Amino acid sequence: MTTLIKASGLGFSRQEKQILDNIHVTLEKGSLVTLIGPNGAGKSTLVKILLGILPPDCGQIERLSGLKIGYMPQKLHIDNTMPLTVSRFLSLPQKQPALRIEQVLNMTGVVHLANQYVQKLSGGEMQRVLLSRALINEPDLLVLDEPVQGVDFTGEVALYELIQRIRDELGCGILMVSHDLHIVMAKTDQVLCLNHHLCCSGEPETVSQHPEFRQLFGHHSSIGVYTHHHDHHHHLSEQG
Ligand SMILES: Nc1ncnc2c1ncn2[C@@H]1O[C@H](COP(=O)(O)OP(=O)(O)OP(=O)(O)O)[C@@H](O)[C@H]1O
Repeated sequence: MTTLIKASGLGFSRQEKQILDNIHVTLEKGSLVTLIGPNGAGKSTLVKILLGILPPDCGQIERLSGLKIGYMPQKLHIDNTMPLTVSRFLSLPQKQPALRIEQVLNMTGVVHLANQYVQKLSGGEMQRVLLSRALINEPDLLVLDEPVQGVDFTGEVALYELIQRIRDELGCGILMVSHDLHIVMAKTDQVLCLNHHLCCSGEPETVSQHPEFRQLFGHHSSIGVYTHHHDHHHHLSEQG
């Protein structure tokens, strides 16, 4: 196993509020780690610290020398007044060879959108384009902050499957922030459950049994194997 990032004892506070307290995280090559936790738990803050965008108040971070990180942010503001094709978007801020652009768009299944304007993309298409952008420099570590935002349920499952496939094919490490507990538990190697401190971490099965996890996500405590239930009936007459 190659360790990509090893962080220990991370702390971060603002306005007398302890946002992160004594956090230990190790990210390995080839491993898919998902960070879960309630709103305001400090997930994005921790991601920014691991990325090196934000310095922690205390603690140590060791990164593999020459580590390349691909980051898919939670939100990206794109100016609506400037028409921008997907290909051009992937060449920002750094010009990329057309072949590389085609490769990443193929990998994420949206090569047919290369000449489409980013402003015209659906939520699901945009997330795949953002994922393509995070992949463009062949990262050793992919950091995805809520990658399935604005994607419908079927699209979510497909996107999580794609993320797993990318990990398998590229052998990179993946750190992902997600709120979709059912899917996360089925499709991740390791879960970090954060609520300012690390409540619990480990394999999904173990985390789902942990008392702190159950306290935070009690209504999801049967997580483990995903099963889909219809809670309503379709009436053919309503559709036609
Ligand atoms: N620079 C800052 N100054 C003051 N408060 C901050 C700062 N950065 C983050 N916070 C606060 O820290 C808490 C954690 O924020 P963060 O965005 O990391 O949470 P999160 O777990 O990613 O939340 P969500 O699930 O809602 O996206 C929030 O209450 C936020 O308001």
